[in-house]
Amino acid sequence: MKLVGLTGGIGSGKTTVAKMFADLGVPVYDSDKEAKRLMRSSKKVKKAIIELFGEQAYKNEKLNKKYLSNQVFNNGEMLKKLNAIVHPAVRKHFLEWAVKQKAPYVIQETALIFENQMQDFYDSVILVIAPQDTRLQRVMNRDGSSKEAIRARMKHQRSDVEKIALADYVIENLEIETTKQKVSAINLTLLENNGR
Ligand SMILES: CC(C)(COP(=O)(O)OP(=O)(O)OC[C@H]1O[C@@H](n2cnc3c(N)ncnc32)[C@H](O)[C@@H]1O)[C@@H](O)C(=O)NCCC(=O)NCCS
Ligand SMILES: Nc1ncnc2c1ncn2[C@@H]1O[C@H](COP(=O)(O)OP(=O)(O)OP(=O)(O)O)[C@@H](O)[C@H]1O
Repeated sequence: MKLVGLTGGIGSGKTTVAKMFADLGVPVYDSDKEAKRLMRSSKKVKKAIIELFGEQAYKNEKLNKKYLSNQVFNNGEMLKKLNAIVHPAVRKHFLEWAVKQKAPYVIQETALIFENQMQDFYDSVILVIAPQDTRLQRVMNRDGSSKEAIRARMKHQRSDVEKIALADYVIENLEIETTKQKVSAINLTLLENNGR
């Protein structure tokens, strides 16, 4: 089973691109979603989060996303600590999931690959990029976040220039149709080259 990472900064269009691969039959693992599920359902993860952030980290049994976002995206040390709880649990679950898939390769969609120096964990890494202003606008339109809140997250992500140098494939996600064509071409190459 070959492992392909799909990454990109906030609002670049990772989920949009991931869906295009899924439509072509590629199994896709959504790390943001699975991380939140584990933060709610894994006793070990939940206990560590409560020890670090207090009971307010959960509200009516649900993850208190607003509270946690305020705690971590303006405090690099706390973000590091949260990452150190969540990322190993997600990686373990991803590998358990990956071995069960019946496909030549699987995709892990995740915002943080180069930031965590995890690129060698994958057979190849696809990077989705778009100009910073476009990304800001997309996220503001999508969920009404403020510019400041989005910028606070961007500060914890590496720049596109740095990531382009490390990626195997780069998709500039501007026109949806062009992005779809790039996804089809990359899928064919990955199938022909055994995930590389
Ligand atoms: C703080 C939390 C609860 C906020 O949840 P929320 O629904 O608002 O955001 P969500 O998780 O869907 O992430 C949306 C985007 O924010 C950015 N982002 C999320 N986590 C991080 C992080 N640790 N570092 C930098 N950017 C991040 C990414 O661009 C991501 O795609 C959540 O982001 C979280 O628990 N993050 C830490 C764990 C993590 O890294 N999860 C994501 C990948 S495993
Ligand atoms: N090429 C595009 N043209 C116009 N809108 C787009 C394009 N690609 C994505 N979008 C829209 O921009 C928003 C952000 O895209 P998406 O959710 O796929 O990004 P993401 O990288 O997964 O974001 P996040 O880091 O917040 O998880 C969505 O509302 C999506 O529909």
